[in-house]
Amino acid sequence: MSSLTPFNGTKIGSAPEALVRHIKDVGRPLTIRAGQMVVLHGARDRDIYYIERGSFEVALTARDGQVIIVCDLGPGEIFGDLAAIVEGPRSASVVATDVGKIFAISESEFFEAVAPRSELSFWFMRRLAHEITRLTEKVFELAALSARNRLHCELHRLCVGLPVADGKVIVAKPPTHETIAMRIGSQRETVSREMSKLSTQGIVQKQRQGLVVDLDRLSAQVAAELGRPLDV
Ligand SMILES: Nc1ncnc2c1ncn2[C@@H]1O[C@@H]2COP(=O)(O)O[C@H]2[C@H]1O
Repeated sequence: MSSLTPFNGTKIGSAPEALVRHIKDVGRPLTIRAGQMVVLHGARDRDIYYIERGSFEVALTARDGQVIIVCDLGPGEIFGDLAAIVEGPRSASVVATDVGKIFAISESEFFEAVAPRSELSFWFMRRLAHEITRLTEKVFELAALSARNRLHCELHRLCVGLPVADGKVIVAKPPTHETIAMRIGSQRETVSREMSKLSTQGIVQKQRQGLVVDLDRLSAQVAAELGRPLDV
């Protein structure tokens, strides 16, 4: 899952070694092309997937066609587990944003590995708890913050884990304004307008290396808007 914090030197979302070995032993390798939909919102299939390479978006599409990106997934993470847990339909679509390689495993093969091993069950639980916490923050932002302030929070998240020099961070491959809009439940035009304002204020600067963000100033702004520091 996205927005990860370290756990024993690894990310919470990254599947433990023992589980990865099992998935690779019994799973089916699949080559994925950019734009391929691996999981369809509402479908009744139940396979669970491990990402070896590539990047994926978990997304929902509104009736008017607006796409809401719930989170981004990358190598080491799994997806497609929720339908199996609740024995229901797929909770969202999962679409590749790049070429990739994944392994598919049946729900029974997955849970046969996880259920008897407490360290794997605990990892699974902890990962879900982390996601609930992340979504709680998102719900708060959607209900309590303007699109402008949500953009500031999202920009702040893009900077997490990147090296800071002189209070500044370089986001090498920043998402497009359209993608940011889909993540914060807004419109591309709004994101573009607010990015221009941030640029005028010197908080972001588009440079050859990427987007340079003045993290000190952005953090202070986000903390003022939220009334507390952003817990990413
Ligand atoms: N909020 C979320 N955070 C992370 N992953 C999610 C979220 N919602 C759905 N997914 C993933 O997207 C998958 C869609 O199919 P499933 O419901 O089987 O399982 C889901 C999860 O693996």
